[in-house]
Amino acid sequence: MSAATPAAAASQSVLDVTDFSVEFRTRAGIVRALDRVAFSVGRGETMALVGESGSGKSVTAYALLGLLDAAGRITGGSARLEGTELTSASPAALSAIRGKRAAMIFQNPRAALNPIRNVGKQIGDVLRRHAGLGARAAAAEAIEMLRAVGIPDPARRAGAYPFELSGGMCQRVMIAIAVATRPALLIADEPTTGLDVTTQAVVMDIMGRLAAETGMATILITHDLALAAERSGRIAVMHAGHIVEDAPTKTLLLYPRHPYTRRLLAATPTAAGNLADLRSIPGNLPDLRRDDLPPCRFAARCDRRLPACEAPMQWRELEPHHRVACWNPA
Ligand SMILES: Nc1ncnc2c1ncn2[C@@H]1O[C@H](COP(=O)(O)OP(=O)(O)OP(=O)(O)O)[C@@H](O)[C@H]1O
Repeated sequence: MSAATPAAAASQSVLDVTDFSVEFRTRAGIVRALDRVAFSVGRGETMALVGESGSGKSVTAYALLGLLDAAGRITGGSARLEGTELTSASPAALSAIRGKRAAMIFQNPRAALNPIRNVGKQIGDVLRRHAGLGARAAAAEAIEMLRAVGIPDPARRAGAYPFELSGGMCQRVMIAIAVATRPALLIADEPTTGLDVTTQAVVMDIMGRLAAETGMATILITHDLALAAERSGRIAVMHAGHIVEDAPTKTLLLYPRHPYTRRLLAATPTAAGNLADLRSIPGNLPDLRRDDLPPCRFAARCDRRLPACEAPMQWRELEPHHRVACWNPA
């Protein structure tokens, strides 16, 4: 795909990713997990990254923040966070960026929290390390953060351990830890999976409010198209390590152009649509260990395939901010 930075959000972008590629070395061969991924996220914008399981959503998040395991490496491209190049940053620089300018929340908050430290101290630790607060100020600010994420009686709850809190409360604590230093970028990887519907809405409301108040850019990684539709301003669709379409949410839902996006939407007709439940998209993701992966990794599943699809893929800007990687868009 071309190296061009997407036009969307380019003027005030917090994160610009271009031609970003990641591979894993495994005993069974090299997994080409991401291939020339490109997107931008602007100040205060929430971009949803959607796609089937295995499409590369989590690898994108981990690779951007320097959290790939030893088998993984970035093999090309650029990712600039407020102008700072992440792909060439040292481990120490990335660790500092993770605490302060970029944060991530995960699906299982209880597992991500330290089980033997109370939650107030865990928020305080971040503030002491990355915002330079003293112990007393950090403790007071931790209580304010718990209040900001809607935890009742925050002064008392600051002394609670994760096992004493519900899953929804633990996710709020994770959000408090993530946003304590007012990061420019929040990556939320399936943040509401496993929570009941009411708690999901509360957690998403909190993230939306914090983004609006602080101008934080958010990448929402989700299987849940309904959640993406409701909570994002823009959706990027991933398939087998490629972003295949990227458009403002309404445009993508009303006028999907990539054959894969259309299949995804057609296969999730209800408001409760969830990509994890999809059974009706024919074919599987290609084996990413193959040496001869085709330029379009969807071609084998695509009913609009043309001989032209054998050519290297190019981004097409269909209209401002609506891009598709397809030689024969619908
Ligand atoms: N440590 C690893 N070693 C080898 N391959 C890996 C590793 N981690 C991820 N992959 C591969 O990278 C690809 C993308 O995986 P990723 O977890 O990003 O998908 P995903 O879209 O986030 O899926 P899910 O929604 O299930 O989390 C998959 O083919 C996966 O098998």
